[in-house]
Amino acid sequence: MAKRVVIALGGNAILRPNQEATFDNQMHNIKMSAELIAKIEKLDYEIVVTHGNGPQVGNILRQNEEAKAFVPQMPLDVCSAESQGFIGYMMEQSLKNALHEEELTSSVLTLLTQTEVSPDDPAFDNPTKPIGVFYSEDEAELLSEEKGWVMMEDAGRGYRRVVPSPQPQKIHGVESILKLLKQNTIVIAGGGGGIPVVRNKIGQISGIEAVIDKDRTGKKLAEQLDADVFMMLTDVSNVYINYGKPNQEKLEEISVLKAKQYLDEGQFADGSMGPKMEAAIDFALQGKKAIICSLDQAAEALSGFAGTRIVNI
Ligand SMILES: Nc1ncnc2c1ncn2[C@@H]1O[C@H](COP(=O)(O)OP(=O)(O)O)[C@@H](O)[C@H]1O
Ligand SMILES: NC(=O)OP(=O)(O)O
Repeated sequence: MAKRVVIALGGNAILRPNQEATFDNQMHNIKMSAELIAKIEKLDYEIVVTHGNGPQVGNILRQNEEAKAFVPQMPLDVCSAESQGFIGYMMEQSLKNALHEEELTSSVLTLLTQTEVSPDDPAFDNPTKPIGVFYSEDEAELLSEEKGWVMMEDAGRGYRRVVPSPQPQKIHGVESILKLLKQNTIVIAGGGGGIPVVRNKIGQISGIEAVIDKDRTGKKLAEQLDADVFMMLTDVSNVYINYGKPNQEKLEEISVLKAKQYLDEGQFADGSMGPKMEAAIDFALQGKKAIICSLDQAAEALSGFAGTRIVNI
């Protein structure tokens, strides 16, 4: 029986640092990512792909705000849906072309996905999710004064606007995804962490303004789909201890216990590798395999020859 993998694509798969978010740049990167995912399809896995949307949803929100004198402004959950739609469109098209090139017969389908969060999540009072483009410290101060944006320094790369990022509690559409997987379809779902929604006391759902972390959603999706493997594809080949120091050490296959020990020691930076390792540990604790590796080594890592693999041994 084919194994099932949920793949969370890191920012680089869509837009590289310092690149402008033009259609051409994003399409070019997505095409290259699709070719690498097609390699995984050759390994006979059922594949679900999720992806980030930080730069894109920030830009859509900004477009809305700048044009509000002419066109009604949409809330952040609608911007999230828009980003999921356009990235999904580019990814589905690119994947279809890559599969065709490889003479593979699988279909590809994008599901506009809603993710339930709690309205009481403390994240609503503490925005931490960076979106949109980078600014200098001076620009950030000005934007914060003029527009009331909450700005934060993002991993030494500059300042970005931040919005609330609640924990995903339940991802919608999982039964349909399972059916599609059984019909030889690669499913793109939960893009941008999914459109954030809350459920009220009488069971009705409605959108809420936030951006959910795609690695957290990826892990939740992998759990709900009972996937064998959860993979986070990023811009480093491996997770390291003492990262960036002369004594940095590459992690290959490690136990959950060891990973937890390193996490507690603060080896993995908040806002980048930290949340990825937390998601990996949570998933591996259920007796499954979590992998963190670079996009170009994804197929090798799945076969056990590359990346950092976290297992419950
Ligand atoms: N211990 C570590 N090992 C490897 N990378 C780390 C570590 N701590 C922080 N990082 C950083 O994490 C980054 C990946 O996280 P992030 O930028 O959030 O990924 P993505 O956008 O691909 O989801 C790497 O580029 C690296 O600079
Ligand atoms: N939604 C999300 O996690 O996007 P990024 O990965 O682009 O930050």
